[in-house]
Amino acid sequence: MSAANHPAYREELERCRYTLDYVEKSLERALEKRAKIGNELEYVQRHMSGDSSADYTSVIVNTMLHDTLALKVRNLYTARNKPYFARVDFKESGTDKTENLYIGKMSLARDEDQEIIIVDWRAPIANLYYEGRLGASSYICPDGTIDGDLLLKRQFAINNGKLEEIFDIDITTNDEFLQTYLGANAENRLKEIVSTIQEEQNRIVRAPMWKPLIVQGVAGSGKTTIALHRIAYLIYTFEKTFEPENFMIIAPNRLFLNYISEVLPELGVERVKQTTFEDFAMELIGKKFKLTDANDKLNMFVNHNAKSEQAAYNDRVREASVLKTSMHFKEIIDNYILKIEKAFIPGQDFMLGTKVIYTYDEINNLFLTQYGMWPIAQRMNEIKKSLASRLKISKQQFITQIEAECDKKVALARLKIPDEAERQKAVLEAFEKRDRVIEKIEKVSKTLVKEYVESLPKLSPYQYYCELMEDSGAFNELAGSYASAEVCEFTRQYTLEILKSKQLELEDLAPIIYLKYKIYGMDEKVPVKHIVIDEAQDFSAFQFFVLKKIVKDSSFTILGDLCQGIHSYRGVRQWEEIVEEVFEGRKCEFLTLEQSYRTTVEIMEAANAVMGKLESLSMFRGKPVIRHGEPVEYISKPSFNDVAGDISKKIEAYKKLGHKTIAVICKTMEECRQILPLLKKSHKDVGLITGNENEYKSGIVIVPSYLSKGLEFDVVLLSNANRENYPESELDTKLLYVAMTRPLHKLCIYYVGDKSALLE
Ligand SMILES: Nc1ncnc2c1ncn2[C@@H]1O[C@H](COP(=O)(O)OP(=O)(O)OP(=O)(O)O)[C@@H](O)[C@H]1O
Repeated sequence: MSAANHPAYREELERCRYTLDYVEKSLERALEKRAKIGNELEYVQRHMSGDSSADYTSVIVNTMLHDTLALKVRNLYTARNKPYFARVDFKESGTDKTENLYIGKMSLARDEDQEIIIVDWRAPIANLYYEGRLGASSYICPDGTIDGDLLLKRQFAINNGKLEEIFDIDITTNDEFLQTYLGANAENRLKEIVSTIQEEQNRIVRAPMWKPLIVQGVAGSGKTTIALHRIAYLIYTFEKTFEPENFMIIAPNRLFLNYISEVLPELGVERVKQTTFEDFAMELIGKKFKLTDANDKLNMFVNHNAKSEQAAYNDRVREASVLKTSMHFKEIIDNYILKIEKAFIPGQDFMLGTKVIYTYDEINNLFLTQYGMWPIAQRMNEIKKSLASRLKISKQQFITQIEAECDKKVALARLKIPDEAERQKAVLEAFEKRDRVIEKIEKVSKTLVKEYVESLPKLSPYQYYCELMEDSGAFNELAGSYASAEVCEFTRQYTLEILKSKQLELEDLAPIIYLKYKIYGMDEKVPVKHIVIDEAQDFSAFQFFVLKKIVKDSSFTILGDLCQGIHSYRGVRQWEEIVEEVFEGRKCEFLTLEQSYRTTVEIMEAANAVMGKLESLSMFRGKPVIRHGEPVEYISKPSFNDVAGDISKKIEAYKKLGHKTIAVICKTMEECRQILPLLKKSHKDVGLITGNENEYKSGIVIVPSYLSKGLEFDVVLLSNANRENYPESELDTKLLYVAMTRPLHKLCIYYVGDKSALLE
């Protein structure tokens, strides 16, 4: 309700003014302090003497302070506009005092007495706002459970420091407040939602960090948004133990990363690593590769006009992808490594001159058995140490023996050679020979271990992968138990072709990372401790597995929607697979998000009807938040040109109605390129999303269905959902579902000829 009409308006207005006043004062102080530290920093940097460690420490400390203050200043600027969004009144059991807590995006305490003016939304007590019910309620804090009475739950809309609306919530619902947020038009980017996080979402945000968390959430249920809020929550909760750099989110592509890039800064969080699997994989492998476009493959699979020869080839490519992404491929690599290990140690003894220091059998035994549980590189290190230590002993024995022989010769000369000059010459010769031999031994033994190690095979995971694909006999033997001979040979040749063109495909990254893990073990340099994976339905079990193996002590939050698994030939089909194969049956938390917040009831129901056609996934139906809109429009046109013409007119009309983001979703890139010039005639500002751009620009865009995943728009105009374009296949159903769940307000579906049976 409008704030002025609320009975507590005066009281709340006073509180709002008081808080804003304090925010202003804190901002002034923080700005002053930041400027002072900035000046000091500049002074030290200008006068720093290269070898003064005191200067160096001062720069580090002041830089850290400066960064913290910069963040505080930014948060205070935000608080100036909207200092808090909710209030809860809580009376702890056994006390008389009722606490009035105002909850905002950051905490603020009075300097004089540390009295809390704003409670951070991530604080344990703030959970009362998200999950508490009026009456007896409790929250959990580090000291245990705190019971009490929740007397009031109130929400505020404060904009530009002006108290505009106040809503009191009696039970748990906060529909009115939520509705005002959901009714708004789409922004350019994803946004923070701290004031309206729902109970089912809150459970995900606050779930324990160390237990693997898997979230199945319907389209528009807030998976991406919640993933980012969870990171913000974990950073706050584990502030003393972890740095923001210890958290990482993996998203499907750079465009998507750009689309979500504002949420964490809006939540006052910085320095979290935001990357794609491809980029992170190359970082792990330590080499930049050119990758084939995974969407070309998808285009190939959805091309229903392919001639029979091409269709058969497409099937083979699909089978190769299935094999390469499965956990069977991990076993293939395991067995390949065993093969490498067996031939790893060269078949000669380790010798100093003619003396055997270590026999081949001994070294091989060390390598395969005694150190067998370690990665190859570590075993080599241990072997190096063993060789060096025995070499040292042997060398010493050798030298002692030579010295003894020399002493013997000298003693004999002294005893047996009467002529002094001759005797001296013999003694000298004996000494000289001794020194020469010792010098030679010293010299040879200095490089002996190094030379031995250099004679071992070089440890490049990429090279090993190439060798595996080059070796037809070995590959087919290793893969033969998991696929037919034809699939094995096709997979090998197909992969080899890609490798020869100096490229890799996404499916090659997990095996190469796994090879690296087997050779070098965990990557100690990666600082990441918690990995959040969004759009995880398109990840293969093998991809999850390698991340878990190579990133030391990592924990996971995995979010996805099986209904949107458009890369399911390589991705997850059942979340249970991940629990069993990746986390090896370890207890995982599995949570679902069933409510969809993005779209209207009408659009969600139409999309659900499409998904209902896939029996295996029909249980994951999105329940829309009650927000009604216009019915979905199905528009038949005689030709594609007529579709484009009508879309042009509609774009104009929707722009006039104030819609900011309008997407024309085509099934493929080919269709996008077909419609682009037709729309350009009347809309110069229309842009094409190709997936190669680093920056997400919305407005009016044409986008292929598979790239629209994760994004949202006010209006979606689906260009041609006819029978040929969307036959009743699993992949087409998912693509259509993805496209239909992108709009916030309005969906028009065009078709030329017969409407797809999926829409009947
Ligand atoms: N609790 C909430 N309050 C307000 N808006 C919300 C809430 N939860 C989600 N939304 C909004 O719903 C929309 C969908 O969110 P998001 O993109 O995170 O969902 P998703 O599950 O990742 O979707 P998809 O799987 O379809 O890509 C966004 O506009 C987001 O701001």
